[in-house]
Amino acid sequence: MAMSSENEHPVKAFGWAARDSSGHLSPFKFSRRATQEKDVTFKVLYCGICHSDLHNVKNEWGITSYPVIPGHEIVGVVTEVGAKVTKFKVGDKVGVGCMVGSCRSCANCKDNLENYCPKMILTYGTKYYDGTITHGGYSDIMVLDEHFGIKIPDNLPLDGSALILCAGITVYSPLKYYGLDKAGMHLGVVGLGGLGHMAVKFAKAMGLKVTVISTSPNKKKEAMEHLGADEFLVSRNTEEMQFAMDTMDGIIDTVSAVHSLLPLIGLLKNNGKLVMVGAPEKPLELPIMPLLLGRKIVGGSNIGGIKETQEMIDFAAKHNIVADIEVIPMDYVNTAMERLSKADVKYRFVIDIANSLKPI
Ligand SMILES: NC(=O)c1ccc[n+]([C@@H]2O[C@H](COP(=O)([O-])OP(=O)(O)OC[C@H]3O[C@@H](n4cnc5c(N)ncnc54)[C@H](O)[C@@H]3O)[C@@H](O)[C@H]2O)c1
Ligand SMILES: [Zn+2]
Ligand SMILES: [Zn+2]
Repeated sequence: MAMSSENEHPVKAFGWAARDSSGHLSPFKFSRRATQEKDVTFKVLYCGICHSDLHNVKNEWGITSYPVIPGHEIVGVVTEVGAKVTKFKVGDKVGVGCMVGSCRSCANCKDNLENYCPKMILTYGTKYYDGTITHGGYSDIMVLDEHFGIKIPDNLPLDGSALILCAGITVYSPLKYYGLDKAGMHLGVVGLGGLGHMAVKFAKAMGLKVTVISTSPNKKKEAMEHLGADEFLVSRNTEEMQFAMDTMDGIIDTVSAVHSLLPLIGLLKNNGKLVMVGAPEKPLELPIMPLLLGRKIVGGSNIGGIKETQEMIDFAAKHNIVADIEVIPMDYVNTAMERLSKADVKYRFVIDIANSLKPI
């Protein structure tokens, strides 16, 4: 029999995959490697639906190879550990974000920045050390090098902590790195989706003043009363935007589509920082003059390293940061993707894998 994802490894596995750029997901049989000495094998309990999954299944970044089983906001329970595993034991909860491997020897890796390793291996759609393609968390079981496992603190709900492993670290890491984590600073958050709502929660826990900048006026009440934002700007309301010019120390931009940066740069004080974490499929236009005149910078950030991800989830546990989610069964995933593309979710879909993924 020819090698295929169904028989390349000894352990039978089952998930949902997209086969082409329609992005439609359907049941898919494949296989996982046997537990190696530094591996933990775990049963997937919950998996969040990140907008990156949507970009991926529709090949919006032009890098997808099909079939693809998405999912990189994963929480599970360990069922088997390799002989040399020290971080986890059978029965422990384990989390996985966007990475399952890296070279472990370059300057980035040595600096706990596996997320910037040129050989980083993504949780799905990337060639693993053994030459096979990685498959994500919309599946029943996973096998993971323990280094890339995150310990889930006991007081965090399992369904509500899955997305913290991507959406949480993606906003926490730049707040720290760009020095936007000092109490009293004023932070703007653009795009109130999965990443954006986590940014509001982390920044509030750090003691910042937070203003949400959104295209949807109907998100205002909830953002202020429920998420704890201090102010809300409707980006299309030029009067409101004008009034808020030169007031922010930093902005975290989580928008998933092409949008204008000029009004955002205008909101920054001199020396302010606009940090891009959203990943639109096309380049944005960058107006230079307002950067020069205010010594402002535009930067980027990509998830976070394993050490920082653990620190972030421990911070979330300490400050009782819990995501707002809509838990769905596996067979709702295509509808969920459709709704996500219309920003119709508060604020993250999380698939209840263990209770709803039925093998065919
Ligand atoms: N840098 C990283 O490490 C990293 C990690 C995870 C996700 N991402 C990317 O971040 C982006 C956001 O991810 P998410 O899961 O929070 O998505 P999401 O869909 O939950 O949220 C995106 C938000 O952007 C808003 N938005 C969409 N188009 C807009 C427009 N034209 N103008 C203004 N607002 C608009 C939506 O209303 C929504 O609130 C995606 O592009 C995703 O791929 C990056
Ligand atoms: Zn993600
Ligand atoms: Zn490396």
